[in-house]
Amino acid sequence: MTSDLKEMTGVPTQQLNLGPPEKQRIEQSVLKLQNVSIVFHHKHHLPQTLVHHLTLDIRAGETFALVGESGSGKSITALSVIGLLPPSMSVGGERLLFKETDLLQLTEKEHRRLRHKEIAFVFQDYRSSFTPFLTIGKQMVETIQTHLHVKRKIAKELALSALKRVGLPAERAFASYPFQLSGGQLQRAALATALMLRPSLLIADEPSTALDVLSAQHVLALLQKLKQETQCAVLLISHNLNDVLKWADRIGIMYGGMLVEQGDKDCIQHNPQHPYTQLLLQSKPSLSSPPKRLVTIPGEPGLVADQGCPFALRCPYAIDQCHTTPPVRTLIHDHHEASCHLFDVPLEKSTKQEKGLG
Ligand SMILES: Nc1ncnc2c1ncn2[C@@H]1O[C@H](COP(=O)(O)OP(=O)(O)OP(=O)(O)O)[C@@H](O)[C@H]1O
Repeated sequence: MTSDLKEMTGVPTQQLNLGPPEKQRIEQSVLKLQNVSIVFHHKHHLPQTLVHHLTLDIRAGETFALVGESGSGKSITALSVIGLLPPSMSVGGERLLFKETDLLQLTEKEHRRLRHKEIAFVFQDYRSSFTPFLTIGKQMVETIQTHLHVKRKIAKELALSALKRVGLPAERAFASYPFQLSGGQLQRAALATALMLRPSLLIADEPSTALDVLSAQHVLALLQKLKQETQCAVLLISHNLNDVLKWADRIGIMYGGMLVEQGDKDCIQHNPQHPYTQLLLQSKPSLSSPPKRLVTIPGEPGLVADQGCPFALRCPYAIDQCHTTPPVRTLIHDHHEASCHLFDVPLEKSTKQEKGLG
């Protein structure tokens, strides 16, 4: 994309301010959350903390997936990063850093400047990515011209090139109204729009959930390809552990507003530590032979304890402490940590193994 832009505009990439060159981007921390909490301010009740002390770090070129059941706080975490939380919610904590910028200190106007250009996003509801009564092309050109000082002709070239890159018939998609494209095509156009300005961070909130299985896999594969080309960081939000295991580099598991475990994909898949992660993996269908019995997670989905560990009411291994005191983060080894009281209990190794905890 960078070279396309340079060719089209004749302006050196640095002057278009499209971010640092590829090599510098790798291994750079792009998004860092440290003890970030999100609070909902009820009109007539006490404030309610929806996300508790979230700490994570996403680097350039990697896909970090947040996975958890409905209501666990994935989407509002994403909205806090792009500054689009509803007015009834507030975000606070030690740090919410996008590269060197502290997002907690930004005004709405400063946030708006970052959105699309530096932090792009695609949502589950692909129809809401575009205004229904304007053509895709017009909307893409407007977005480009809001952030880059280029003429319409050049903006159009850039939009067409982005549409081509996601495998769409560029001229036709450019001239189409959103309702004239299929769901899969529209989500591709949304990805093209999100990535055409080479953002450093892409937030993809359930980008494939509303699509049929085949289109969903195409969109996720495309997301992977575009990430590799642009070396942007991706925050992928999903409730589908299968997708996450296939496409993510690192995974964070959320339950009841708390990040209960995070680590490299292999650690999460082969050495899960938190009982919720273990149950999630055991409840995942697989094509193994002979077929394994699926495990169901006890209790009602969305049942969150008011105090202590949010998973305590559904956890088969809960001890007294789990019902009274929030667990603290425990480092298991490099890049792998979990929050669970069972790590502090001096159980016999054999008992821990029996419980699948060691
Ligand atoms: N606009 C809102 N007003 C009040 N509460 C909200 C609002 N949006 C979300 N919540 C609450 O915040 C919590 C986290 O919701 P969030 O949408 O982030 O969950 P999620 O993990 O993304 O789930 P889903 O996959 O269903 O979107 C839930 O308890 C939800 O009810």
